[in-house]
Amino acid sequence: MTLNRIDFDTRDALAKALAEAVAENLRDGIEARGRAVLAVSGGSTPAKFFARLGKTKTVDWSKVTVTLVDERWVAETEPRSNAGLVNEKMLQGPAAVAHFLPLYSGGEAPDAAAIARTNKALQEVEETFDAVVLGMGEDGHTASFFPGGDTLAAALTEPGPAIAIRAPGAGEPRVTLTLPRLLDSRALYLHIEGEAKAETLERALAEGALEDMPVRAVLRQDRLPLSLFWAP
Ligand SMILES: O=C1O[C@H](COP(=O)(O)O)[C@@H](O)[C@H](O)[C@H]1O
Repeated sequence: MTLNRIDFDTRDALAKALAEAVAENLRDGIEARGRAVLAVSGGSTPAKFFARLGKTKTVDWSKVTVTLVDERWVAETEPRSNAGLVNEKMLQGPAAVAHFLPLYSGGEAPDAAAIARTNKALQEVEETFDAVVLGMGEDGHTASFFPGGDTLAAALTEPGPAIAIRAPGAGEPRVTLTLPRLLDSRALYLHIEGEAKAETLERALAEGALEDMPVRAVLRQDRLPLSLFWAP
């Protein structure tokens, strides 16, 4: 796998550079195909990046669809909703006219019917993504590929596009795009911040079982280059 690591002095500098890189991916997609599709992570890390990207005036946001790489199975109004974060931080100002495609499709749990609804909605974006931005937890999960996930093997191999997953460290039941779906992208980023995650990354880059640190599935793939953005 080709890993391009860029270290920044500050989280603000990282957010600016990552927003510029993704905006360029979106402009390229719009120029080539008339529209662009972006899949982003949730959690706490991307807030500054989202705010920067959403303020970008050089993207025709009316031609952009934004979706998530994974979601906690909670309504968008809940504080832990990844969709809520995207809407609050990114889809404001110039980006407010972008189309947002959620993964949460309602109901108590991501049962077969709910995942079927999500997958039906995702048919709207069957093309190659223009950019995918992944995060990583200190336990070595990325998207919702958690250690001990009950459907981890399927999530890393099946076409999906979406699959339910439950894991001890995940909190709520989750829905995640599968690895094959996420790697069907023109650009792939891993955005991590802080010394603890830098140490997690070092462990993930060393030898070891993929199931122990599922981010290894991204670090070991050879389908497309991975751009790693890190700041302390
Ligand atoms: O639960 C999640 O965690 C990861 C990492 O989140 P962070 O809060 O440590 O930044 C995130 O990438 C994923 O999208 C999210 O659902």
